[in-house]
Amino acid sequence: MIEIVDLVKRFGPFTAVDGVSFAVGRGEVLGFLGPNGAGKSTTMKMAAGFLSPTRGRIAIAGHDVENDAIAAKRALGYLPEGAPAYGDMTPRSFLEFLGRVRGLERAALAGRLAQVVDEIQLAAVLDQPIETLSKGFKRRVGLAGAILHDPPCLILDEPTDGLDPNQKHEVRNLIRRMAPDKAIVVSTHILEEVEAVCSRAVIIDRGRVVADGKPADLVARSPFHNAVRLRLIATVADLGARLADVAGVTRVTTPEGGTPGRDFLVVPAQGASIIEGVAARLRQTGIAIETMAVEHGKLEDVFRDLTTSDAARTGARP
Ligand SMILES: Nc1ncnc2c1ncn2[C@@H]1O[C@H](COP(=O)(O)OP(=O)(O)OP(=O)(O)O)[C@@H](O)[C@H]1O
Repeated sequence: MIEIVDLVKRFGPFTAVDGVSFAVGRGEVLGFLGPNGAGKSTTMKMAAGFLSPTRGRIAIAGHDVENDAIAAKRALGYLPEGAPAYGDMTPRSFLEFLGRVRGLERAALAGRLAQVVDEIQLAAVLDQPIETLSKGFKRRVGLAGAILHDPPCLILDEPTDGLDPNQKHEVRNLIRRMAPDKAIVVSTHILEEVEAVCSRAVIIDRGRVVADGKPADLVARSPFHNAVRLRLIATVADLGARLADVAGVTRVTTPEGGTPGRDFLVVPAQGASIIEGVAARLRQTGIAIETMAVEHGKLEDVFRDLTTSDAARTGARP
């Protein structure tokens, strides 16, 4: 439903998007991730037809964004960064305006407006000028505008930015509810959000795709996937040496915030399952365990491994 093929965007000598390709089908929620300046918003602007690509092709519900722009825009709901709106309008007049521009009939528009206002909980501010709304409500007005015409494809640039935890939860639920019938791309910096709502994640860095997979498969690439977290009853000074030759163990460290000698993180090679070997060795050597658990790893570890830090990125790209 959303197809992006070899997309490139250059601003003068600077390449912001450098050969990005991915496709999103109905029922998929794709988390689009990357550090600041990686090229996420630029990619989304091109997909929404707001910016012309230097090279590449984008199709929305089968319609080419460049050559069949109106049909492509009809099939797309787009929430841009910051969700610009006309500040002196109220959410009601702004959404009615968008509905008319979208060509919704009066009765259909009234029906959709009521539905969206209820889904996004806008009733309390419906007749208040947008410029007087809190950041979270402004964002929600933008989101309401993106879904008003019930498009099959959605591109949402940081939809939960500026929302409080309750509102974030509501918007994630809304995305989950809409997901079965739509193809959705969501850019976010909140990695837990990806695990909570996305069926797939694409990570870009310096304009290039560096990972594309299910969140659980990406998490499995964490160096801490299948690591064993231990808390011992009494201090053991040389646990590292005692576990060094257990199959699959590469190193033994003190986890962040742990007590040296009592809290340990036993790290495996390439996600190997080491829990049984570690447990057996502890039993053999008579070391008493208070707690023991297998770590899954975090998307954050994988993200940091695959993407470039700000410092490394300051040099200009060709
Ligand atoms: N109109 C423009 N002219 C020149 N450079 C631009 C323009 N728009 C974006 N860029 C540059 O392209 C790069 C990618 O920007 P983009 O906004 O797509 O990143 P992003 O991944 O969305 O970042 P963030 O997470 O901070 O929103 C940045 O270095 C940005 O400065």
